[in-house]
Amino acid sequence: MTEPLLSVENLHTHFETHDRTVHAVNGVSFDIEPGEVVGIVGESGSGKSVTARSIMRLEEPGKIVDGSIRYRGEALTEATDETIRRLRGQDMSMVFQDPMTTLNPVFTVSEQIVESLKVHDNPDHQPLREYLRIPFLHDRTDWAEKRDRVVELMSEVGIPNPEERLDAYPHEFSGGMRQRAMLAIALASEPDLLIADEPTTALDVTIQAQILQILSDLRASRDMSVMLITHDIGVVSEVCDRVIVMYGGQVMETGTTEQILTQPRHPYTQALLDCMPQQTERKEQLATIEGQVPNQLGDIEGCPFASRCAYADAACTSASMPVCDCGDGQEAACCALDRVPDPTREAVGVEGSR
Ligand SMILES: Nc1ncnc2c1ncn2[C@@H]1O[C@H](COP(=O)(O)OP(=O)(O)OP(=O)(O)O)[C@@H](O)[C@H]1O
Ligand code: NI
Repeated sequence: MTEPLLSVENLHTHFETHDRTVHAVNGVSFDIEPGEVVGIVGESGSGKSVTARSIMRLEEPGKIVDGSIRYRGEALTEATDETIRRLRGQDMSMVFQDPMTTLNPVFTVSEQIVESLKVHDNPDHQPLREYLRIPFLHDRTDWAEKRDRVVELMSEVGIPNPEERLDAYPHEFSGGMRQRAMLAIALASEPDLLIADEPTTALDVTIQAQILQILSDLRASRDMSVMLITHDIGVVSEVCDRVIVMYGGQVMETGTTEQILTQPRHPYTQALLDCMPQQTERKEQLATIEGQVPNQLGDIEGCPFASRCAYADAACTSASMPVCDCGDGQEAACCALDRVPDPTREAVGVEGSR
């Protein structure tokens, strides 16, 4: 077997507030293989973004208190600032839900792409803390040489007539175009891993579909791995090979996209799927899972979903959850699987009864 591109093991990331500790990520483990598109799904607050930020080593003000993150075998948890700079400049890129938090309004989009190209060529060009605000110099020295690359990147992400937009500022771009611009900036560093945190959530459905299409085209043309964070399990079905379902800072279930969508084993995954818009009649109110997301203060005893789970009993709130092998690589962290309906077995039952 080849080495995974990214390997996260037993990751714990905490936030200290004035009087308490928030266990935002609470023992998360998963791998991403080269060229694989992995979806991370879960409700708001389940720890998806903090996991992603921890991988990029942007967890501050949070702290990674336990576990390891390895990129091509290199430990990121102990990495020096210099190593992290190099990785961000040349190996991993991240795009966020709101491009305006990353795009700098006082520089043209093309200047910001050029900055990213420069950081790629020389990672030390960029101070660590500047990662989220890419350009910091108004410097056109390399412009002529980089111009063609910029135009190429802009067209790769579907920005029409890039030559005519070289002088455009972020505010002159529509929401969808800004998200494409963000992607172009992220791709300028030629990452092997692109982390996209809700990249389409703020966009309307048509634009969302276009961006997802671009992501899947890129993955094929660049042979890049993508970690796609979304609370929308429908988005996952469009582009992901594999899905990681998170809840309460923990991984509830992992499997191929098909396994997760057609034979979910964890009660939480089943509940999430029941809330998918496609499953409800039009105009009917969207179903939501009953109960509240746990507050993640202090160590959670047992399964974080137990208080909302229809199958939970006393064991679920006391022991730590076993990770059960459901076959063909699918895994669910649940101690009540024998009580939870198995969609596969039911399907067989239906066939057999005919
Ligand atoms: N800066 C912070 N200070 C304190 N707590 C934080 C901070 N950032 C995140 N958290 C907490 O960490 C937990 C996980 O948050 P995270 O942003 O990872 O969730 P998420 O799954 O990405 O949700 P969403 O879908 O809303 O983006 C939440 O309980 C959140 O309140
Ligand atoms: Ni998030």
